[in-house]
Amino acid sequence: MSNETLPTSDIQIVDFGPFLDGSDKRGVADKIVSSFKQIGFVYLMNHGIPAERSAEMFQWVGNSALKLTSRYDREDLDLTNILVKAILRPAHGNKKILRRIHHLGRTTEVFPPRLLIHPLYAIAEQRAQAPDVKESFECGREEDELQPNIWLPDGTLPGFKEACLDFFWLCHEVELNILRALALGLGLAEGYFLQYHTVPDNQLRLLHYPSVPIQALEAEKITRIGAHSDFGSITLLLQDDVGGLEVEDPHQAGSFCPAPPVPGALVVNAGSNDTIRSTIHRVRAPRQSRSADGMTPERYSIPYFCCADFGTIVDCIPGTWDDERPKKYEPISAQEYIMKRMLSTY
Ligand SMILES: O=C(O)CCC(=O)C(=O)O
Ligand SMILES: [Fe+2]
Repeated sequence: MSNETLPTSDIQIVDFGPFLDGSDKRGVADKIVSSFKQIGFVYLMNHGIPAERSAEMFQWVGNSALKLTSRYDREDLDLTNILVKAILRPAHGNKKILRRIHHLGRTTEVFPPRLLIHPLYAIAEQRAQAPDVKESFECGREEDELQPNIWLPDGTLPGFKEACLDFFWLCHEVELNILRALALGLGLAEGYFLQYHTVPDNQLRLLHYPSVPIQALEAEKITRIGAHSDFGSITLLLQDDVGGLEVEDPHQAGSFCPAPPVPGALVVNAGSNDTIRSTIHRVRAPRQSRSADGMTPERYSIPYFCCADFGTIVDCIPGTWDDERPKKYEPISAQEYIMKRMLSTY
């Protein structure tokens, strides 16, 4: 089905400025929580990431040294072919297995190659049927010993590591402000979530979706990123202007609405106990995608996954459950939860 026939989503566009300058904290917080309750996503304007900093990161993501390929033609989409290419050109060094387990460093996910690496990484059948055609470079905070960063060899892309780490910490600042707003909007003390986010066990992902035949995307032979929900407390996402992100319609499971690029906006999603929805989303062919050669343009996005401190026991947020709407999920440590989700997804 062409995306043009899909309704657009109800994701609200909220100006975060009045929260940051203190002129209308409560009003902004209420709007964010209302969009989260409705659809689990919100577009934030004036979020605190200067446009030139995002542009700089998009320049890095587009750097050819980070790419396996710019496009896959029809013939290339023979999965064995892709698989072989991915294995023949592992990103760098010999840390491939580590990289996949930790999901850090560069990963190329044109077909789940982890199937060959470790049976634990077998992914759900429906995802294998329409494999993701994407590749990503990921990093966390440099001091993280549990999941050490894996950088490109010295001399490759000078400045890249510093740019990633600077951006990582900038996003962390933005995260803390959004968590403050979220707490306020839920009727909690502004600092409520901060006590559980003292060490950013977060992940910055630079995502590249190579150009692929539109028809293969529409026929669901491949996808860009299959339907999933994120693992952490919130995700911040910068997307380029290509489009293709879709979120599940809260009123109709299995049906998706486009979340088109809004210039300057940061897309934020969250999740707890379904009151604040942890909405399933995916990336497909962009809206109104027509091109002379039948190929989608390449697409880039930069998600930043925010997690509670690994030692935190993740429980449903006060205010999202009561006697009539009991907790749907049992408390679990953040680390155990993330690892469980990674094992079942990656
Ligand atoms: O590329 C996008 O727009 C979404 C990426 C995403 O959902 C993810 O990496 O979890
Ligand atoms: Fe996601």
